[in-house]
Amino acid sequence: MSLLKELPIINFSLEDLKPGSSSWVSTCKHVRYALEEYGCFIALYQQVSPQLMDNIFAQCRDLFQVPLENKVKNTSEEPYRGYIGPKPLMPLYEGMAIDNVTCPQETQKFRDLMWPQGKPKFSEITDLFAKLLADLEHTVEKMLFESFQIPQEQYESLASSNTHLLRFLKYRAPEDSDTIVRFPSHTDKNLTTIVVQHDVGGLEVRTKDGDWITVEPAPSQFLFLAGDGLQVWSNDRVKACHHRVKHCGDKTRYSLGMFTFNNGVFQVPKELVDESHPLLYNQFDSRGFIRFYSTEEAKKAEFPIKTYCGVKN
Ligand SMILES: O=C(O)CCC(=O)C(=O)O
Ligand SMILES: [Fe+2]
Repeated sequence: MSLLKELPIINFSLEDLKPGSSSWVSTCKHVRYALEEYGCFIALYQQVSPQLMDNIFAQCRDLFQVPLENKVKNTSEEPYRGYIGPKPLMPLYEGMAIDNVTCPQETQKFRDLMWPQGKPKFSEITDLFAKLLADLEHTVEKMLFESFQIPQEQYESLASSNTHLLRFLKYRAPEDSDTIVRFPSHTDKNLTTIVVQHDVGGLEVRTKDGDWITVEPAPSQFLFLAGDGLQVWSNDRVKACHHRVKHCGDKTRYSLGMFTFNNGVFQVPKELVDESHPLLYNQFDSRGFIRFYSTEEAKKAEFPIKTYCGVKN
């Protein structure tokens, strides 16, 4: 029987949430517990105001109205970082992404591609939203390092090769049935992700016992989840969270994903290896893994990260 039917909610809006304060120390423990037990948690984060949420989702709706010939200009040399249109496995899905979104030049470049005639407020709203979510991600990761007693310099070193990608997502309503899965179960291939829902829910996460928990959209709540990269970094202490999008009724659903990508090569910290946690992964090239993931070998593998860089016994 599962005891894990509700996701932990962790408050990141406390005024004294600064390194060294008592609320910082206790939040570090909650972050570690939640990630070890669930691979995810709900972050309560009032720094993103309801007004900002309405604004970013209004921009998101407008974005999907642009002609397809503009959408396809959203390209990238890296897999999964540009426009993705409906596919046989996800016929209702469409997504566009701004890579390196915390650089204002990138949001402006994206805006000019999508709206050559101009688009008031797009960059301003997106820059503010991206900055706030990147701050949340930094805080969570800093806390995770601290909770495992890993020196902060190591956090700074990992973070210096991280970038953030903001993906705008649209799921059309199905014509026939409302039970169709909009995004099948998967783990994210990057380090960590923050999923943002607004008025239409449908997001579900899988527990260790294989049960599914629905994540309802709620004001100031954001789902923080571990991707495959964090599983490798943590030597399997944190497992990448399986999630999917299901049951959103007969409405078009918009959501946002803030994906943290590591663009370097890292090793499991020595603090996370001991007799009861033998080293499970060799050095990990995060971009290499994402490229590997699109190969036939990876598609056949039960656990692509283990095939890619698992320590062979
Ligand atoms: O739309 C959502 O809520 C989730 C999207 C997702 O899981 C993804 O893009 O990897
Ligand atoms: Fe995902």
